[in-house]
Amino acid sequence: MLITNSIAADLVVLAVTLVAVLATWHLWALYYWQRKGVPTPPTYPLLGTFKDFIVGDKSLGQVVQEAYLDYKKQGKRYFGVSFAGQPQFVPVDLALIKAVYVADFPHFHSHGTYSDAANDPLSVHIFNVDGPKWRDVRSKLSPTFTSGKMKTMHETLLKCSEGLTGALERLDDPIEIKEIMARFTTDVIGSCAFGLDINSLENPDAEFRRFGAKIFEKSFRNIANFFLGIAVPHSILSFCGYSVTRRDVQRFFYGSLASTVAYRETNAVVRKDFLDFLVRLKNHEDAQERMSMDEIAAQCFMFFVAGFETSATTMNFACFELARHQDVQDKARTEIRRVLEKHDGKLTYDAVMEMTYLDMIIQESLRKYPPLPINIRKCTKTFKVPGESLEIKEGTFVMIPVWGIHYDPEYYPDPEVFDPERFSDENKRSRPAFSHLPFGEGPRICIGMRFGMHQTKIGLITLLNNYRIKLNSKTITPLKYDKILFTSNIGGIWLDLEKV
Ligand code: HEM
Repeated sequence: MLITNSIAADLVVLAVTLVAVLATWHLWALYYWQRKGVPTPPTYPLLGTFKDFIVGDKSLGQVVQEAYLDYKKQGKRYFGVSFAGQPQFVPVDLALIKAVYVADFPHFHSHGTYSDAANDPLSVHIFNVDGPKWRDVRSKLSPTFTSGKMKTMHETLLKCSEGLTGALERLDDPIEIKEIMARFTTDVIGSCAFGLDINSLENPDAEFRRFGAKIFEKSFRNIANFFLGIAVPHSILSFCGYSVTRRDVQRFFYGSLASTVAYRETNAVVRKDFLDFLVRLKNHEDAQERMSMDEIAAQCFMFFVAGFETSATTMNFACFELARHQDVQDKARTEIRRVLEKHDGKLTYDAVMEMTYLDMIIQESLRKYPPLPINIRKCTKTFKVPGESLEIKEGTFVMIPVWGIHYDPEYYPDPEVFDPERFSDENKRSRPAFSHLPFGEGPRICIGMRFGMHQTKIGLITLLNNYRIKLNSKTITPLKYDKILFTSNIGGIWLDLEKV
């Protein structure tokens, strides 16, 4: 009895000590910036500086925007936040943003995200790797995304747009546009990266669409993934066998890819898509250039994850603005028809490239609604902030306040107003560099930017050339943003389509 009591007492002491250590560590990290004299928004235990995002009703983008505009007004070059239990440095001054993205890239080349080859091979992709490994993968993959490669994949995109046309004809008003466009981009990327005809536009229950939706659903698991990746040392996550990708998602995507690769290799199938290029890398005669099956599976998975939701989000908000601005919509349709006529009614790659007003509409939508409201980097080598005594220590996260910069009236007067003219050549030239960051910047800029823009354009052309879109009253306005990490609006955008 005496021994049992003594074990229980030891356990209580251990538990109290553990809680005390964790609490001390948490408070130390929480007030990190205050100790360094860096301006910091109101900070709360456990919630950090993101109370309104975590327990309030603001989106991540809105919270970052408010803090950014506040410190900008005060003439600050930067501020500090506490996010996911970690101190994060937030540059306001575009010169500092340039330093992080480009000039001092060797200090900030890491996304700081977690991957684990043993437990989760699909996580070891270009976005999650750093240093020489990242450089190697990036240089191997870059040729896949040239405009030449884009041109060869154009036909595949057009084929998927036929599916979109069919779906738009079949569906009754009102339609929830993001779901339709997510099915379109799932079909496009499923075809280009996995070599499969998914046809989720015809079959909304297609497994690819179901698993794709799981990756972005608002689940405890997905939110935990993001926070744990930042808050917990990666060695501990790896020791615990933690995998970012759910097992069923891993099995599904890896299995689909492995069977397509085997089929292509056995039957010497050549298709003009990403996968073709990756299969060549798998079988490259030069061992330095070669990629393993695990490596190519991880890249294809990343192309899918990074490519379908971001472009669907872009089309979702572009449609919202086009439905509210019929004059802009008319102008876009006039351009689409004029260019198509010039190209004998054919939507060629060059025809898409000629639609410059459409490009401006998309750039302005990406300004107002960047799919990623922040961009995260991790400092890998201590960095002295130019002109200040402050040092950003190795291991510190840096948060680029994309949503804040995009609503800065210094760069975008009346930032709430949707105005594609902001992206005319002349207006673009008049703005400083690094003031439009939907795709990030520098050597780690989105590798699929061209592809994302192209599929977004094809989706919008298919819609606008055939229909006038109008906002249905089912849409909650003013928009209410979801409290998730990516930009999304509650209740969706509902459109009525009128054949033109
Ligand atoms: C409108 C569509 C898209 C948006 C807004 C977008 C946005 C972004 C952003 C903000 C980053 C981080 C950049 C940085 O850290 O500086 C990124 C990275 C990346 N994106 Fe995209 N993206 C889009 C479409 C695509 C598509 C279609 C693909 C592939 C088919 C893709 C593949 C990637 C990859 C692989 C990376 C990681 C690059 C690296 O770490 O080197 N993205 N994207």
